[in-house]
Formats: sequence, C-alpha cells, structure tokens
Amino acid sequence: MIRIKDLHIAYEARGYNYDVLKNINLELAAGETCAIIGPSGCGKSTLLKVLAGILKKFAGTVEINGQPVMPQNQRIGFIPQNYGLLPWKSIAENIRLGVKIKDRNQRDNEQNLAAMIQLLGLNGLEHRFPGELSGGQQQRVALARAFLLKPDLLLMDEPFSALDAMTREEIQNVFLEVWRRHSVSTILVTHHVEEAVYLGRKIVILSAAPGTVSKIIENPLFDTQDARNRQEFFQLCLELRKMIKEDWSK
Ligand SMILES: Nc1ncnc2c1ncn2[C@@H]1O[C@H](COP(=O)(O)OP(=O)(O)OP(=O)(O)O)[C@@H](O)[C@H]1O
Repeated sequence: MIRIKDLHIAYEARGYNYDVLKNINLELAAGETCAIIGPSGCGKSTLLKVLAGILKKFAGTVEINGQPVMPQNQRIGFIPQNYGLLPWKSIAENIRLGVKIKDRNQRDNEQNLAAMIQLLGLNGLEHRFPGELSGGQQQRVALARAFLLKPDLLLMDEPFSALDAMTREEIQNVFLEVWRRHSVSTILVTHHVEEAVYLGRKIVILSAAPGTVSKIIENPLFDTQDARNRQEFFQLCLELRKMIKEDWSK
C-alpha cells in the first residue's frame, strides 16, 4: 500500500519559496497502477522524486507498506524519460544493475534475468550496448531492469513519450503483460490521456501549479479485454479531456 497524506512541497530559488505541490492525498493498494496527468510544471516529476526518496524536504507523510520512504530498505524501481540506461554497460549488465545493488543471491538473479529477457523479447541482444538498440528495445531493457528488482513501487516518468505511436502501443502492452505476472504497484506520469486510460487503474488529475489533486477516477476499463478498441474507451478519453480542459483553464 502506498499512502500519501497532506503532502506539501515548496522549492526555494534565489531566496524565494514557492509552492509546487499542495494538499496531496492519495492511496494506492498493493499491485495497483496509477496514472498521473497534469499540466507542465504542476509538480508531477517532483512527486515522483519524493516517492523515490530523492527529495526529502517536504511536509506530510509518504509511506510505502506502512513505512516512510527509505530507498535503502525498500525496493523502488524508477524509469526516467530517457530510460536511465548506462551506455558503457551491456544490456545484460544494465538489466542486472538494480538487483546487483539489492541482492546477494546472484544465482537466483541469473535465472530470473534469463526469464525476464525471454518475457521482454530481448533474446540475442544481451551483449549489445544501449546505443545499439532502438528506442522501443531500450524501453524494454528499462522495464526488464525495473521488474527484475521486484519493486515494492515502480515509478515511471513519461516512460513511453519518446516512442512513435505504434511502438508506444506495443510497449504499453508489454508493460501490462509483465505487470499482470508480477503485479507491481506502479505510478506513472503521462501527458497522454489514452495512455492514462489504458494503463491506470486509478487516474489522478492534478491542477496547474501549485499542483493539487483535482480528481481521482477509478477506471472501469483498466485491464479489460481489447480495451483500446471499445466505444467506452473513446468515451472515457473524451470525458477525461473535457474534465482536464475545464480544470486546467481555471
Ligand atoms: N530543483 C528545483 N529547484 C527549484 N525549482 C524547481 C526544481 N525542480 C523543479 N522546479 C520547479 O518546480 C515546478 C514543478 O516542476 P516538475 O518538474 O515537478 O513539474 P512537472 O509537472 O513534472 O513538469 P513537466 O510536465 O513539464 O515535466 C516547476 O515550476 C519547476 O520549474
């Protein structure tokens, strides 16, 4: 369970304090996915940094499974916009990176690594370097690394935004397939309404800066068969767009 209670964050720049996020309250059950959508600059990445334990100066409480965020004791997977792969390490080494830091039992990890490579369709690419892969393949590597860690919480910051529309859809499906097997609590930030409706069991709309929670939508279409081609999917995207337009123009 992820629990955010009365979160308030202000940044300080050149002697001024300004609010970035205000009164954020959010709960996410174990294994749920949550898509966060909000206008540029409303504090989405800041929120992920708090959940990742990178940003520690805030008011309120943020808990992962009943404990304050402590990356040294918890497993937090983070996929940044540029995938965060190390260009000088091979694909296999990149995938191993997260668990290498957390786990001593390397033999188990090697078996899991092979299974993950298989699941993500990366066979034959293990010895290449990130610069030798397509964007979609690099995204698969980032997903493999994150899921191999078996994280308590997976954070993704606009993970599919650099991909063309068809590859994005394909990788979204890959994400869902791996998520179904591992049911990892996931929070993703996105600018795409369709992506939020396709990948978020919960959809959170944040207001313009300072970001506050405008709406939380329980998505009835999440993980339903052939969701993307259903009339209800288009309808929900349309409604969400309308809500967002009204909310962001306030
Ligand atoms: N380290 C920092 N110091 C001061 N201000 C910051 C810092 N990082 C971000 N900001 C400011 O905080 C606000 C929120 O930034 P953040 O990156 O969280 O927004 P965002 O919603 O993720 O934006 P985008 O959708 O454009 O990526 C912005 O006004 C930004 O300029």
